[in-house]
Amino acid sequence: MIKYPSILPLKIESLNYEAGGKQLIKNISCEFNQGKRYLLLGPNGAGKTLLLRLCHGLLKPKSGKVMWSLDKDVKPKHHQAMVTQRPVMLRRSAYANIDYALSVRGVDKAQRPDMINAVIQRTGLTRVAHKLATVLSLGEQQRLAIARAWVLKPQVLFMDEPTASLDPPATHSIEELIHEISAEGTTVIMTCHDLGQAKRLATDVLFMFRGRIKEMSSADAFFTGPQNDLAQAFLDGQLIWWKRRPDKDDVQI
Ligand SMILES: Nc1ncnc2c1ncn2[C@@H]1O[C@H](COP(=O)(O)OP(=O)(O)OP(=O)(O)O)[C@@H](O)[C@H]1O
Repeated sequence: MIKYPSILPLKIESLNYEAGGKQLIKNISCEFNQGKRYLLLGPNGAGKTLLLRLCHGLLKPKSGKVMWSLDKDVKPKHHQAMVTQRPVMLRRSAYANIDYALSVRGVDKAQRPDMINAVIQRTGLTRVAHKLATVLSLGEQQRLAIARAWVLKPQVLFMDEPTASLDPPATHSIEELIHEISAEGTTVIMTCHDLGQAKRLATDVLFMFRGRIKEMSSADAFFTGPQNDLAQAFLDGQLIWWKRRPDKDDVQI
């Protein structure tokens, strides 16, 4: 289980982000609490990935704050990890990829083998542990990316469409891993486009549209009847994508 002191709650306050002369994240405020599985939903281009990257500290906001626990002894960076849609693998074995993640985090060399073998076994990678990571199948690479993150025992795990381009069995195995990671107390904040998956995984949903959070609620409330019209249209499959029009950017759909 996750040991305290906790870096949560994560509080986002009036967050704005601009790139290419456009405001892409608009005045977002929200809070993430321990042990939950948050699903960020919304059409293509809504700003889900940007929000994850801002929370994880990979992007600097134009204004606003990303605030972790105020405990001075806690270093938020050391207690969070991110898994992306297409993970970058080092050209070395699966085992060595996990070892590298631990070495970067400063884990003692003598402690690493037990930690690596345990996570390899839990993620079902035993058979490919000594294969070159770059030749693994997409599903195996994604499990390795999760193993590489999980071995760090993160309090918060960000995941950006972790099952995009995986077949149903591979998707199922990743979902099982997410449930296991969450059962150990890790807070999961992830994006996905599959409403079935969101229903299976989410405790809470954030619905985004054009850089704003339009609705944040429990998964039960969201899937039984969202308050926001755009969220309802999204659930009905009527809000699949949107395109910016130069002078009519904020026209209601
Ligand atoms: N560096 C950048 N410069 C300009 N525009 C950007 C930049 N990064 C992202 N964007 C734009 O910001 C918007 C939000 O991008 P983001 O990747 O967060 O969307 P998303 O909700 O994750 O979409 P998808 O579901 O398609 O992955 C998009 O219109 C994207 O083109």
